Amino acid sequence: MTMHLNDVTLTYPDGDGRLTALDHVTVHAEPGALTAVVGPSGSGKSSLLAVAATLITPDSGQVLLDGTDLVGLSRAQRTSVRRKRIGIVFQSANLLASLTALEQLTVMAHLAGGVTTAAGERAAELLDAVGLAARADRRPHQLSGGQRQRVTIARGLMNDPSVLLVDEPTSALDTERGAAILDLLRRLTTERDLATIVVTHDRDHLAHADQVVEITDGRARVLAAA
Ligand SMILES: Nc1ncnc2c1ncn2[C@@H]1O[C@H](COP(=O)(O)OP(=O)(O)OP(=O)(O)O)[C@@H](O)[C@H]1O
Repeated sequence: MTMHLNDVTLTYPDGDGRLTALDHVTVHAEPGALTAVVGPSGSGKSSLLAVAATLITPDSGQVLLDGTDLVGLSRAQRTSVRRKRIGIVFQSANLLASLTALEQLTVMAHLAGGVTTAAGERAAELLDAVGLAARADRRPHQLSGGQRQRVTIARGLMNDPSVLLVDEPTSALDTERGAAILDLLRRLTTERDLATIVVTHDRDHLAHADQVVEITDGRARVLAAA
């Protein structure tokens, strides 16, 4: 599925006025393509991901998922689309200290009343896909930073999304491990035909991207496209 942000403007309350976080931003994310979003601190990168995730409603513009504008949907409809179609790997999405890697993925099924065989199998398959099959029983403190990040990526894929949104996946990692995470996102994007958007401040990782979008003061510019 394609995710098209069309002419999106987002403002936040700021004292007596409004602060423009996104200023007529247009970004097209295609299936099987990795879009990297770069830009200085405070430029609007996280705001863009939050709008794409339907967590924030923009002041104007469209968020089109295969042509359907998510902005016009009710809150319940947006939640449903998010659960079914959008995988979210955000910085704040920390792992739960007491759960194993496998349980981090099946926890939603736990909360919903029990882990089905299908959820358990899917979790195991995803841990394998991110290279952690042998560590499914480990808790977060028994994993490295890179391995923890892999668990959060696998968790973001549990609902078999069409769109994968990832915020700063390498911020806690050294260059080599950061590059390995981008390699993984690149591979998953291709194999699972995901429309992936990754926010990164690390320009070393841009070689993995099909498209690079630079945001400055809320304005977006496409730097390169495959
Ligand atoms: N909830 C909010 N209320 C008011 N202003 C906000 C809010 N969230 C973000 N902003 C402002 O909107 C602008 C864009 O913020 P955003 O978090 O999108 O930037 P960013 O590029 O992700 O920054 P960083 O790289 O530091 O995470 C900033 O000026 C920020 O201060």
